Amino acid sequence: MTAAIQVRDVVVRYGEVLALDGVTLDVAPGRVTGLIGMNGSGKSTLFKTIMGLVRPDRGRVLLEGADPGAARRRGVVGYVPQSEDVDWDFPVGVRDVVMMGRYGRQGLTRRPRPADHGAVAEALERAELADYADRQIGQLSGGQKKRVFVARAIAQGAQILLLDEPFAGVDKRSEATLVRLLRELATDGRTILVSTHDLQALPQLADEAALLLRRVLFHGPVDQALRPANLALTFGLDVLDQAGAA
Ligand SMILES: Nc1ncnc2c1ncn2[C@@H]1O[C@H](COP(=O)(O)OP(=O)(O)OP(=O)(O)O)[C@@H](O)[C@H]1O
Repeated sequence: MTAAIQVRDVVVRYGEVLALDGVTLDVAPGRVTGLIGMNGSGKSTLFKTIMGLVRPDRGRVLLEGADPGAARRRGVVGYVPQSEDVDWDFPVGVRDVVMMGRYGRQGLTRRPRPADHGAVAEALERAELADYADRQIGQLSGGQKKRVFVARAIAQGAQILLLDEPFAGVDKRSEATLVRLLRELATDGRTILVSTHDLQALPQLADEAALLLRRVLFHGPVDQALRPANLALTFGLDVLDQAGAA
């Protein structure tokens, strides 16, 4: 099957810092792929490069065969940011954020049409947020906040979803709801790439995993990704007890 996300030999430097050092990764549609790496391993930089927000110093990215910038403007890719990158006090409601997924289709007037309202209602329903549509975004639980951005991507019609640490600060029940939603979206044929520290959640969440430390150390089935030797390479030896993989 053709990869929906193709990353080829990508190098990204921030001044002296080498954030990505020759990343090559194919992410298939219809699956959930976990992106695993310790702090500073380059996960966010890889997402920004896939979104076309960071230009690689070397290599290239294709999203469904197109340049990332063009794919982003066409709404092909949806992004669920890390929580600290969002101003949760901003006076905007859940429905308004999900409607932002429709902006690309609304022209300059940004006047929602019936089809836009319909798509937003459907996305809210799908993400189990219909009861919270009028709530200010700061007045939600951690998991609900994540689902607002997933709903925005659904309303947008994004075929590719990138989620940066969606389980940080999310309770187990909310995590299970989010995992179920992501698995459904993958079953629909979407391409889901999720960065996470949560190794325990990985078998339920993902079909495959890519281990990142400035480059991809391993990419394959989750059970193989979780082998002690692979985790030791990715995180250092101390993680072996935590994963119960000794
Ligand atoms: N704008 C920037 N300017 C300079 N250095 C940066 C910038 N953004 C990231 N870096 C550095 O690049 C490296 C990779 O950072 P990145 O945020 O991609 O890692 P990460 O795996 O997402 O980390 P975390 O899990 O902590 O979010 C780190 O050493 C980081 O300090």
